Amino acid sequence: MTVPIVRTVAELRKTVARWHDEGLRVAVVPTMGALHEGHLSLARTALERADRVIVTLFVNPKQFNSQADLAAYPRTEDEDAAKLASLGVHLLYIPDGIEMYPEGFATTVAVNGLSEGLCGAFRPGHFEGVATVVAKLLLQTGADLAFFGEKDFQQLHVVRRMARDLDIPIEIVLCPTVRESDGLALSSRNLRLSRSQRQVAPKLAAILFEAAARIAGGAPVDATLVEARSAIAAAGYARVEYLELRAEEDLAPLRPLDRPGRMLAAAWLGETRLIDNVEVPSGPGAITRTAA
Ligand SMILES: Nc1ncnc2c1ncn2[C@@H]1O[C@H](COP(=O)(O)OP(=O)(O)OP(=O)(O)O)[C@@H](O)[C@H]1O
Ligand SMILES: CC(C)(CO)[C@@H](O)C(=O)[O-]
Ligand code: BAL
Repeated sequence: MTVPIVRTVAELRKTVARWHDEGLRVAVVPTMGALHEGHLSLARTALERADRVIVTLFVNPKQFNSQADLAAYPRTEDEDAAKLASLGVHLLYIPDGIEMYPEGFATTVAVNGLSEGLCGAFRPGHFEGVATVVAKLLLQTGADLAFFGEKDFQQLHVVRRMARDLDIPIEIVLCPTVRESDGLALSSRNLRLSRSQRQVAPKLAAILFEAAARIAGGAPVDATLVEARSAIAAAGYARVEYLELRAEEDLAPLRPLDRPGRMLAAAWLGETRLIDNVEVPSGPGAITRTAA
């Protein structure tokens, strides 16, 4: 089984126009490739919700604030295409750098407020790069639905706001984080972990789930965050960039927990930066999922 691949905006538009003429609902799943079960779960959900599913593969240079990170990003196009073909995805869109950013390209999409803080504070220009490329992908595909993972929670907020502000007529759909059996959130960057780092990695999720449960149960927020931060460092993470409690709905700082929250973290294991987040329910009877 194979999946058709288009590499130009013109070919992509022609295919989508034909589908729309036939009255079909079209979904897009933007990715940077090196596909794992997290990406595939987005594609499966898209296949349930739409008649035609496009997966995009583009390692977007504009969202990398480190050349080393960009150079090390895994590229596995043939394997990716085989995985998507076996799912029944209808089209792969794989533009090259010139197709996406032709000579003279001069536009940046910036989502103020939501792009600041959390990952935005440590990856300058990252969310401008994401907002710019996702705006282009949504407009190039003309899709009716777009699927994003909860693992990149701030990104999801940035994309949702951007689509709303630019009047792009598309529904942004949020999909839950897929985890390994030991709780580690799937990420292409997990491939860079050594064997011993891989053993330490799931402790981030375990500590987040435990702290979230304690806060949901009434423990003081700031003291619990301080303890959790120390626990992440003690578990073997070299550096905790941030660990914060924010409102689920708009990412505003949340004190007290008077509406549903999210605990979000980024931390380094050697040269690899991992992110994760978990929900923090509020109100009586709030129950938090566990990592297992
Ligand atoms: N574990 C996961 N569960 C659900 N969705 C995921 C997961 N990991 C990534 N995604 C989603 O897949 C889409 C493409 O993500 P991306 O290609 O950056 O993969 P990634 O594994 O997150 O890579 P990276 O290591 O760069 O963060 C995004 O919407 C992202 O949120
Ligand atoms: C949304 C995205 C494909 C834009 O390059 C990327 O940020 C990602 O893979 O999450
Ligand atoms: N998952 C977000 C892509 C990035 O880290 O650049």
